[in-house]
Amino acid sequence: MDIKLSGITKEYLHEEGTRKVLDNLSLFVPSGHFVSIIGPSGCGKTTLLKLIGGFDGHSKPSREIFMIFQDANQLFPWRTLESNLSYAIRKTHKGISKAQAAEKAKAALSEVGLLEYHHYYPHQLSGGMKQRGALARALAVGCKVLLMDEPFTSLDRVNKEIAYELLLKIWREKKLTVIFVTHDLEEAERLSEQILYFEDLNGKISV
Ligand SMILES: Nc1ncnc2c1ncn2[C@@H]1O[C@H](COP(=O)(O)OP(=O)(O)OP(=O)(O)O)[C@@H](O)[C@H]1O
Repeated sequence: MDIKLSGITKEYLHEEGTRKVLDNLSLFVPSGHFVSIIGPSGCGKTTLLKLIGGFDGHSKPSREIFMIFQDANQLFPWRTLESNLSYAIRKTHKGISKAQAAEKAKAALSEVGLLEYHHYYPHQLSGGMKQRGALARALAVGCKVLLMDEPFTSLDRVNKEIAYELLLKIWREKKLTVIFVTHDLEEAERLSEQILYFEDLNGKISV
């Protein structure tokens, strides 16, 4: 699924007036590409991802676009991993039986190496496991575009490397479109096919 934005402007209202965060921003990411967006803190990267994902209150979120946040606290705390995924699957696949949803949930957990933890609640998971749980949830509902907002910042080096390998494997296998926001140039170089600098997007067509 291509992502195309053209001439987007977004302002926030503050006490001291409005602040233009996205200023005639254009972006084109072809289907199946892995692109990183780099930019200084506060420049508007999260605002951009939320807008693409439909989390800004202006457009409707699509089940094909999934956003993974830095803390990955995106699972219901009162449900186990498997129940979180089954619930998401049943919401997006009307008419699917409980047993079929459970099967699909297990398959997605297996893809991210969490099958043996299917009965864990979110608070029993490490940061890296939560990230993988969020990824499994995206896969379970058939997501086509992953929007990742500094997802690995809080992981240590070893867990980062595990997360990189897994993300790249899933990106290739599922032919996902990935837009990955980071502060870390090394990380962007390690993962993506193309690096975009946020300041270059405001006012120009990229990719
Ligand atoms: N809901 C909001 N209301 C008002 N201002 C906001 C809102 N969300 C973000 N902003 C402002 O918009 C600017 C961009 O914020 P955003 O979170 O998109 O930046 P960012 O590039 O993702 O930063 P970081 O790298 O630190 O996460 C900031 O100045 C922030 O204060």
